[in-house]
Amino acid sequence: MTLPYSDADAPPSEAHAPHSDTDAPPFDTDVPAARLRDLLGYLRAHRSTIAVVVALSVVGAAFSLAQPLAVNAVIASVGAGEPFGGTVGVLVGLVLGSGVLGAIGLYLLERTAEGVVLDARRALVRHLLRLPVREYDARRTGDLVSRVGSDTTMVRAALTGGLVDALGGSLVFVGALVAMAILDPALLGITAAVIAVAVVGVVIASGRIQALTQASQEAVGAVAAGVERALSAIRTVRAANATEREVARLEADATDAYGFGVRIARVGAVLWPVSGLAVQGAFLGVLGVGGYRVASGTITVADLVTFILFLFMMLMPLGQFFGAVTTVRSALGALARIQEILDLPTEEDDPAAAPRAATSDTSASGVGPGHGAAGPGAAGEPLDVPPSLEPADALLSFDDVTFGYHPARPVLRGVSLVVPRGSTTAIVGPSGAGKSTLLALVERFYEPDGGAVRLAGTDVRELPRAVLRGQIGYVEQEAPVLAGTIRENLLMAAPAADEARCRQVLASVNLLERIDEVPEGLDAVVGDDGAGLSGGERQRLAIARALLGAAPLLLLDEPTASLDSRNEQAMQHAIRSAAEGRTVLIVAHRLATVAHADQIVVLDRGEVVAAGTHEALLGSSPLYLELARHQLLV
Ligand SMILES: Nc1ncnc2c1ncn2[C@@H]1O[C@H](COP(=O)(O)OP(=O)(O)OP(=O)(O)O)[C@@H](O)[C@H]1O
Repeated sequence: MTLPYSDADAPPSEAHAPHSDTDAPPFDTDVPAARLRDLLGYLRAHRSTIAVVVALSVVGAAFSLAQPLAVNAVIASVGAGEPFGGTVGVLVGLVLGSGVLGAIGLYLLERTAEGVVLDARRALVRHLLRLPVREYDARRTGDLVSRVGSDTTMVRAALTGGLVDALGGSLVFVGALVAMAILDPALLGITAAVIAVAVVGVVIASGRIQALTQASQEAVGAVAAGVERALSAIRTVRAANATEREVARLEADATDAYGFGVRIARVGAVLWPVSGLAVQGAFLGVLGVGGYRVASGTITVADLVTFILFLFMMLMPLGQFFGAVTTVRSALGALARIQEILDLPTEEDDPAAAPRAATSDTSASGVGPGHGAAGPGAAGEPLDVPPSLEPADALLSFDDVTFGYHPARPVLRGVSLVVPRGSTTAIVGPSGAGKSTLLALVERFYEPDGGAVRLAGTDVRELPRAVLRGQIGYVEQEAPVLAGTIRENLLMAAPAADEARCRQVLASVNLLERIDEVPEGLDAVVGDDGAGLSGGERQRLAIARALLGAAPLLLLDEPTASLDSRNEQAMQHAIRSAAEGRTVLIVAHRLATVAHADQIVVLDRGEVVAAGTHEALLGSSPLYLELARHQLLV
């Protein structure tokens, strides 16, 4: 599937710059306004169906336009005392024909609208899951979710709400206009003057509707984000007796959305009589002046009736146009929020994070550009990297790495350490020292501000992310379990693993017995955030998942944080057996877990302050000794 718009025709920076004062939302949203051509981009993929719909409405329009002429002929025949049955038959055919064509057109239109929603959702979902990790840090999940749900449906309304109808209807409009001009130009003048005033009013007001809709959708996003926030921590909310306060916050957000909705309704309410008055005004004007002209013998009764029929025929597409202007403006308001996400660079095309050329500092190690471009490396495949200047046994190394989530606040300052191949290296240190951040840099969730992280001597920025991540098993601190079955959770990193292998890793983390207790076994369903599993079970499942991936490098972030002592021992055993033939970098608070590690690195406020074995550090590092004392290890 191609994206519904291409950068070539709408560069993000200029495509979404607010282009006029009326379009720039006067509300607290900094999302640039979307333009009609952004919306048309979504229609491009469906242009053949839309062409059919327009063609159907052209034929339908011809059928409609012919109806007053047939009526005129019937009246004339009746007046002249001639037979009129045939003409009535034609009239019935025209009415039925336009009905059938309308039904087919409506179905095709609705289908296309659903297709547009599907395209927008696909593009959004693909994009949302590929954003750089920093974007998720900065945005609220519920708001992102509401863009996939609510905003895409608003875009749908642009099509069904009259845009295509108005396109087809414009032919009826023009046809009726021509017929009216031929019948009586003076009467047409009255009609045109009244309608022109209404059109100007509607177009002006619709700009406000677009801005209000965008603000309203922002408010809906805030409600979704608030609900997500409260539900994801519902136990804490309940335990803190904070339910009422959370409800009040959400109600306030919902009231904001209501406020914008009411303001949209107010603008809409003003618009409605404007178009109604235009219709009535035009009708009364034509009736009055037309009646006078019939009385004075300037036109015939048949011509006046025909003119009025054409007038109504012209008013219908005009109503569609009024409707289309407002729904399209609303859709553009919602589209801006979709485009905002689609315009963000993904992790792959983020220029700051793109693989570097051979001119980078690693070129000294003889690493050529694109050497890892052989395609995504399956988990466990030996890493195809050329020889380097690293110590021969270094699988992973940090070379003078500096990094901060915010430029002003460095979290890591000149960290250098080497993780020898086949070893277990532990990182310990006070809370907030930057331990988890080190692991995040290995996974390339973030890029270092200075220095380099190297895998087998190659700067990780030179490896395609899929290749890099194929070499790593990662258990993050919170050990998330995805909603689904135990099996689905296990197979995430190794989709091809068989039942026997799954059971083997589950046994190695002491989880097999627990899973065999339920009749569904591996196919037992766990809820969002692993509801149905204890904290320790979740962590063991996450470790089993990483082990199943059989990657040569394991990154474990506090894997024993939620384990009781019996399971902790089982886990340590599991990790040690998993570590055989692998390299492990493990972050730990509990020193007992890692006292056996080949190397322990002590991190304090983003700096490596000591490294060595447990025994050596007890003698050489006051901070380590203090940590060990606190944990009653000495
Ligand atoms: N996504 C983030 N955005 C901004 N700041 C962050 C982010 N993650 C961590 N930090 C900050 O970076 C610093 C280091 O965090 P990190 O999680 O690496 O520490 P840690 O040593 O693993 O701590 P702990 O032992 O408590 O897990 C902390 O001050 C933290 O507030």
